Amino acid sequence: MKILADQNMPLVDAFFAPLGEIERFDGRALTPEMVKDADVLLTRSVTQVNANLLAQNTSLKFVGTATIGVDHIDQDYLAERQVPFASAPGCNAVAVAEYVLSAVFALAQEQHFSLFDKTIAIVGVGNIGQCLADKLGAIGVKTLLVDPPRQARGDMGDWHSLETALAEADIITFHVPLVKDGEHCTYHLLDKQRIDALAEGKILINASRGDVIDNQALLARQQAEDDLCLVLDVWENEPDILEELLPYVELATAHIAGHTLEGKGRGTLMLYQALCQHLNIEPSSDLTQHLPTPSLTQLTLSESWSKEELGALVHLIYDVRRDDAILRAQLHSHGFDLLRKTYPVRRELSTLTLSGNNPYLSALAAFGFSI
Ligand SMILES: NC(=O)C1=CN([C@@H]2O[C@H](COP(=O)(O)OP(=O)(O)OC[C@H]3O[C@@H](n4cnc5c(N)ncnc54)[C@H](O)[C@@H]3O)[C@@H](O)[C@H]2O)C=CC1
Ligand SMILES: O=C(O)C(=O)[C@H](O)COP(=O)(O)O
Repeated sequence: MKILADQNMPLVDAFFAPLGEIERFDGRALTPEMVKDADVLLTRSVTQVNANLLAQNTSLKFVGTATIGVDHIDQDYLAERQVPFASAPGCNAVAVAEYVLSAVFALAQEQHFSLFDKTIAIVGVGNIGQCLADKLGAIGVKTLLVDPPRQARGDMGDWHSLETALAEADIITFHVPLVKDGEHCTYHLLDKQRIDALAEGKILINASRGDVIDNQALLARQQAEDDLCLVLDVWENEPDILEELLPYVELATAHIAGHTLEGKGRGTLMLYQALCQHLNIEPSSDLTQHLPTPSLTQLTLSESWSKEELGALVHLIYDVRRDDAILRAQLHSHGFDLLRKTYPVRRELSTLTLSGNNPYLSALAAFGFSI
């Protein structure tokens, strides 16, 4: 069985080698010719999987993307050809939620505010948005939840409209899928009209897809007023991003919010499990045995440790300012895609075990640390 796998997927050999012969490819350079004799195709988000790419292939038995987003996959076409398809829902939800937390704690430190006095609107309350809402709930930060599709389905929740959230929240973070049409279209969900109507000082975070926010309108607003605080992990037209916007962005990163070792590894594992199920094989591996020991594993909190010090604790494990600095220093020499390919090791909060006689420990466990 020939397994074609994106070169940026970790642990492919560890999981898939027993199932067939593996060949790796550059996700942006895959051609119909290269795919023509593949049995299994494993991609990440940068490869458009559609009729054009698969035109010469008659042997395909499985397609997987080791990502949460599926906007690069023509699922109708795969269904038409009866090619089984799997994605990795939730694989990097914790990673993206921790990216947002790292960002808001960094801004709190630099702008001298307490996160505990702020309201955070979460737009899109699926795997990522819910994970973030749970973590913020665990530490007592107020959230406003926006998810019209869930609201329409009758899901229980204290739902708010996007307009209310944009007006009332101090921080607005986007976690919607990219949907280009229909009732719940998210393409330019934050369009020029909404951007221009935002009150000064709002903190906007986008770690979903670049097209969810009109980048040109954002640039125009910042060039005129420079009064929004922006955290952008995703950009329109990646990898050729709107570089004029960079100086107006407080924290800028190269679409790496989901790139913890755990998040990327889970994506590969989920595809392996899906393929095993399709082949009716018992999966034989788990993730932890393949991950290195983190550099920091244990910490004792004294009784006097207070939640105002939580930002420093989060930044011990992951400080998004590291990735902002890398983007600004190396975008021109390396390019957006190489920054993503050579992304330094990042671990999740759960790799740090906290102990000590501190009354806040159980909240920290719900927040994501191990206890
Ligand atoms: N920056 C990064 O590294 C990463 C980005 N992503 C992006 O984040 C997106 C969200 O991921 P998940 O939470 O796993 O997806 P999900 O599918 O679990 O949740 C998305 C939620 O958004 C809601 N939604 C859809 N349209 C909406 C609208 N118009 N307004 C408000 N809510 C709406 C849905 O009802 C759903 O609850 C992915 O589709 C992907 O594009 C995902 C992982 C990593
Ligand atoms: O899961 C998703 O959706 C993402 O956006 C990934 O975290 C990033 O995907 P890649 O571009 O690394 O495939």
